[in-house]
Amino acid sequence: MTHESHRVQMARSLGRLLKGFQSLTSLPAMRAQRSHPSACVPCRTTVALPSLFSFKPRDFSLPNSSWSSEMMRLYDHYNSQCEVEAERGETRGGPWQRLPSYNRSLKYATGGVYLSKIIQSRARLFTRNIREPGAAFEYVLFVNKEEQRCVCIFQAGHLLEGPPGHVHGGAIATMIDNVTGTHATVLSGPVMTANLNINYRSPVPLGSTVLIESSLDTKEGRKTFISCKVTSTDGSKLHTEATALFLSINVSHLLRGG
Ligand SMILES: CCCCCCCCCC(=O)SCCNC(=O)CCNC(=O)[C@H](O)C(C)(C)COP(=O)(O)OP(=O)(O)OC[C@H]1O[C@@H](n2cnc3c(N)ncnc32)[C@H](O)[C@@H]1OP(=O)(O)O
Repeated sequence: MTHESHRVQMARSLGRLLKGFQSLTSLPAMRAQRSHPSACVPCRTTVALPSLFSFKPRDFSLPNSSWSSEMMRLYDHYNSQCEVEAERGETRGGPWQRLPSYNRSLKYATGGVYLSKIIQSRARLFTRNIREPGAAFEYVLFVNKEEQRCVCIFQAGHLLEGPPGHVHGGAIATMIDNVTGTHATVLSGPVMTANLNINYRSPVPLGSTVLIESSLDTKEGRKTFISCKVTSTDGSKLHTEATALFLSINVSHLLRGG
């Protein structure tokens, strides 16, 4: 295979992946479970993935033993609104939908024209690359298509320490980029972060569970503007505020090296 045709093939694969991700919210098979799922992956969460995986990937957005009771309470709160009762005891989609989360996007990572096959095969999503449950980023995202907003329940593990006993500002920024970037992808398809402004208002205690809420401000051509805030779970304390600009991209942009 020539260098150019390899690049085109990878661009197509990534395009399919992002399209699949964007359409998750309209696929009934991706509905979250009503009751507590166990730590194992329910089969139906994998069916909407593009057929790029040769194995059954772990869905990291499902509960595991490290999740605090507050994390579980909020998970149940949003998960219970993913399906609602319809007529004759049947169910239909509710206002919220859980987004599954995997630790790699493609069998071979993109951007990879500069990378060796070894690095490509070992590439992992930054926020999902620590194996020990609860050690770093534990989170689950729910999207509300009608209200064009997203909520992320985030439990910050001990490896994310910055100031003593509190979460590193870079870890908070990572999660804000992650949540707003995922939200922008759902809204607009393939995007990249062009601008991220963050105001840190009060420190986030290490080990605590917080809410990261993202809402669409406006869309103008290729630009998707999003606002975000990080608060305590009861909403009484504002930890962080942010605004972000995402630009829609042609996926071949990534393969050209940006
Ligand atoms: C499914 C998986 C979900 C995973 C979620 C994780 C999300 C993580 C997201 C990321 O972290 S992405 C990684 C961090 N971002 C980057 O590395 C992006 C690096 N920058 C670029 O690649 C390019 O600068 C970019 C694609 C963002 C824009 O380049 P373009 O050549 O496409 O756009 P161009 O420079 O022509 O600008 C287009 C418009 O946007 C405006 N613009 C561009 N950059 C801007 C900026 N930084 N601030 C404000 N406006 C900006 C620009 O002025 C112009 O406005 P007008 O059309 O009105 O004239």
